[in-house]
Amino acid sequence: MTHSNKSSDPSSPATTALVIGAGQAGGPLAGALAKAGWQVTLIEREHVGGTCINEGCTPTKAMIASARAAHVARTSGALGVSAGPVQVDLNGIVDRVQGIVKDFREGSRSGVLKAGVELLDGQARFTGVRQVEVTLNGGGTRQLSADYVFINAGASPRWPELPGVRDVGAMTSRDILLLRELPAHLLILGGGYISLEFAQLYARLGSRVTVVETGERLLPREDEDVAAALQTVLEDEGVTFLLGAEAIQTHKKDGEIKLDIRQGNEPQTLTGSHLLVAVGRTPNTGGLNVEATGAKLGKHGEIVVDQHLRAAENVYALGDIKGGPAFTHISYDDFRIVRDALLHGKERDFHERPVPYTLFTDPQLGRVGLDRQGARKLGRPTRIYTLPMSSVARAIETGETAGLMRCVVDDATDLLLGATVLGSEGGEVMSALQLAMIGGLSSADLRNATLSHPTLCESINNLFMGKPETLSGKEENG
Ligand SMILES: Cc1cc2nc3c(=O)[nH]c(=O)nc-3n(C[C@H](O)[C@H](O)[C@H](O)COP(=O)(O)OP(=O)(O)OC[C@H]3O[C@@H](n4cnc5c(N)ncnc54)[C@H](O)[C@@H]3O)c2cc1C
Ligand SMILES: NC(=O)c1ccc[n+]([C@@H]2O[C@H](COP(=O)([O-])OP(=O)(O)OC[C@H]3O[C@@H](n4cnc5c(N)ncnc54)[C@H](O)[C@@H]3O)[C@@H](O)[C@H]2O)c1
Repeated sequence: MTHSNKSSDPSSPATTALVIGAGQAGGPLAGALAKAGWQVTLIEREHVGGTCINEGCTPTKAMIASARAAHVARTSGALGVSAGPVQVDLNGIVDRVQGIVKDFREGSRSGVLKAGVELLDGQARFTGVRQVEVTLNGGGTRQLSADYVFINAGASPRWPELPGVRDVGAMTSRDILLLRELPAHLLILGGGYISLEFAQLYARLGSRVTVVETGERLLPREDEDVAAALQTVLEDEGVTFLLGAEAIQTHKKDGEIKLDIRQGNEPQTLTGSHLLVAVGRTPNTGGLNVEATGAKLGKHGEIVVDQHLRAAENVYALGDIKGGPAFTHISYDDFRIVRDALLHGKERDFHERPVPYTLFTDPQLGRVGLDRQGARKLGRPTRIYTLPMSSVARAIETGETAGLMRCVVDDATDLLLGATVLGSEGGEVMSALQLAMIGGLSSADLRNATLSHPTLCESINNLFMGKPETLSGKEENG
């Protein structure tokens, strides 16, 4: 199904569109449609730019840079440089981070306005098929309807069902970014992406950190040795992990947070100064009433879409609100899919795209495609190449030898099926391998490529020079 832009015919009125949520898809899509002559209204209840810019990727990665500076100063003795006692100014860090957020936010806002989009500051709710009521932040309501509606309303931190959690002043990933006192002891519920980035960050800034995770191991989607290696690094930096642990209740006593947990059959009470909840995120469909426009919700509250991101006739859902991998580049690619279908008549099935991601711990964990556990389920002969970072010349030179590079190769075609890089700049090295996948390079091409010395990527040569582990493709059955 393709669509034409009615506005290309000057005698017909412009196609109208409502975009709900100015996240990583909504803002760019509103701008692209407006530039193509559509009449576009973008409704945003808080800040243009959404989670990524305001309370996600941008502030966390800016803050991680400060934590790394503290770590490098503290550990520089190993490189023969003494930096003296490290002082952390959390106020200064938060001010710098929020300054970057403000610049990005203002840039995003002026971008959509310059594109000719009507921007409404308010909260949208469906009242009928492609009909929306907007409760304006400045007071009053507006009733709107359009030829097309695009929903990019994102997700919010999920609160665990833990008695007392709201009363003890627990923080979400939003709140902790504005904290101006360094926690003496930060308790974190959940051991996923958000938890691990904040755990290392605060340990490096000087807090004691304890992570309580229900799973028996960290990062179950990752290869076991990779998750274990990362856990060891974080433990060496002072983070305590309580795995297979269930939080029972929490309360405050003498100004401190008491968290009762059970690990195995062992009950214990943790005492902390602050509690961060990082147990996943929930799609923002709660008050949206999407059923009124003919869309359906899945069992986690996500909007159900077809392979082209359509939720109902001329209604699309993009980004985190549709469930699945929740990353900025995925939401942005959803924008490309919808733009190309509507403006250029080119349809693409979103299930077919790769889903790369990077966990911004130090070392970073960059991942794309199959890892070893994925290869075991593939049912095809594969070769798995692994190179410890302790064998990477550049990593030895900089003193960052934790982790490994891993690549899964299809035995029949010699093409790359996936890459895992836990190491210094792991996201960058993984991206180099992903580009090789996109370009259809074989492991022989990469083994023999002339790469600049001594870069981390040069060791891609060495990765494919080692003896691979071979999988017959029958592992899961036998
Ligand atoms: C702490 C943290 C760190 C992260 N780090 C990374 C990272 O390093 N890399 C990465 O790729 N991803 C990261 N993510 C995930 C990433 O931020 C999201 O996947 C990304 O922002 C995509 O969001 P989105 O476009 O779906 O919607 P969002 O960016 O969440 O935008 C949705 C917008 O809709 C608005 N809205 C909601 N409901 C309504 C309504 N009814 N009416 C009007 N407006 C509404 C909201 O105010 C919001 O602005 C991180 C997330 C968090 C929380
Ligand atoms: N670098 C990045 O790309 C990045 C960084 C941060 C967040 N994100 C995105 O944000 C999403 C949400 O992150 P998240 O860390 O909140 O979720 P997550 O799904 O990654 O991890 C949540 C963890 O909490 C555990 N858990 C659930 N309930 C619990 C409970 N009651 N007690 C203890 N543990 C519990 C789960 O087992 C899981 O390990 C991620 O999935 C990711 O898509 C990405």
